[in-house]
Amino acid sequence: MRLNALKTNNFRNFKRFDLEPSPSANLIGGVNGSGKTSLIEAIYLLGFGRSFRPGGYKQLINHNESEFTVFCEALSDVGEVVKLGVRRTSDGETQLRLNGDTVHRLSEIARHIPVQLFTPESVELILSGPSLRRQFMDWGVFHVEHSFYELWVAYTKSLKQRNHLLRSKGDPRQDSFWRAQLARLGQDINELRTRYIQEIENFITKSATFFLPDVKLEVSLKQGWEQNSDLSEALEKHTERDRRYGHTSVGPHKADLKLLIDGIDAKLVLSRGQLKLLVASLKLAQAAHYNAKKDSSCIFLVDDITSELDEANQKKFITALEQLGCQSFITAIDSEPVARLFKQNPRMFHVEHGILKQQTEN
Ligand SMILES: Nc1ncnc2c1ncn2[C@@H]1O[C@H](COP(=O)(O)OP(=O)(O)OP(=O)(O)O)[C@@H](O)[C@H]1O
Repeated sequence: MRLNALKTNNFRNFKRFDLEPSPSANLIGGVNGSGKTSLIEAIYLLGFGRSFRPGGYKQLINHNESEFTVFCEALSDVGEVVKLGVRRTSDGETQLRLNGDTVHRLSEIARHIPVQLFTPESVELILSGPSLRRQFMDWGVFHVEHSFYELWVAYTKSLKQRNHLLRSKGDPRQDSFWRAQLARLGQDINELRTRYIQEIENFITKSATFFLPDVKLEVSLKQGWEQNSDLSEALEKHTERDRRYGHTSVGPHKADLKLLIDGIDAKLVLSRGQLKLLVASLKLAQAAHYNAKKDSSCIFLVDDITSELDEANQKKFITALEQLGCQSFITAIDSEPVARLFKQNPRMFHVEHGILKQQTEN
């Protein structure tokens, strides 16, 4: 998937911009606070339905305005054109458009725009708790297994219902109904995740070896309840405790992706720089698996590449992106030295006080 056109109105510090990106690499330069991150944030919004920065969607609306729009035209790898639009107002109204029709779920938009993001904060994927690693894993499952989203929505609804019942000390017969729902849906979610991790494992080890040749990484799924046991048994076993604490303590909502080096958690072994390289390799591996599985490519957003990687690793990262054939949007304060790392000249843009200009191609 590649973006042919990206337009925004009143998004962050941009009054409007109208970008005609290259189908391969796009480099966005500009000083601090000019709007580089905001530009890739608009693309991320289409792929995830939300921002990767804190503060809800209202922060995305230009301070002097009451709504923003983001529109893109994308071309799939088989030549199909998809037109997508998101409009959000300060009154809480959301409008989503897909090929001229109104749609109601962000997932209907997101499904078309597979986006990978690498920013200075991406290292949190390894350092913070399991929820970011679940999100990482589920991005892949969502994009390759179409049944995943419905399962996840149904599971989350049942989980809410059961937790409400546990907190209100409701009827135990109702509890066994919700446990059965959770067991059925949770087991299916776990199967999809297990298959995904088995498939992506080789991609991850290959990619990690490229960036960290001395490191032997092991990847595995911690399912969220005792390994080798049935979820319905685990839910039953923990019912007393769940009643006491008023929430469900086992299930796929507690899963984690384990990243071990010689049996030890990667975050305890690697330096900060090496952790960044590990994150880069995880994201590239996910993109490589997506490419292989879908016969299509995802879009890479990279914020502040020079602050994240040294020059040798910037070169490696860019080479990997070029080999994958991903369309990329890469920001850097000084973009000229980064441009020289590409085999094929990237399209160059410059942002100044929320005004975007394409630089002439040579
Ligand atoms: N809703 C908004 N309306 C207007 N301006 C905003 C809004 N939200 C953020 N800004 C401003 O937009 C500017 C651009 O921010 P952005 O993070 O995109 O810059 P950047 O070029 O990535 O900077 P850096 O290199 O420092 O990361 C900042 O000055 C920020 O204060």
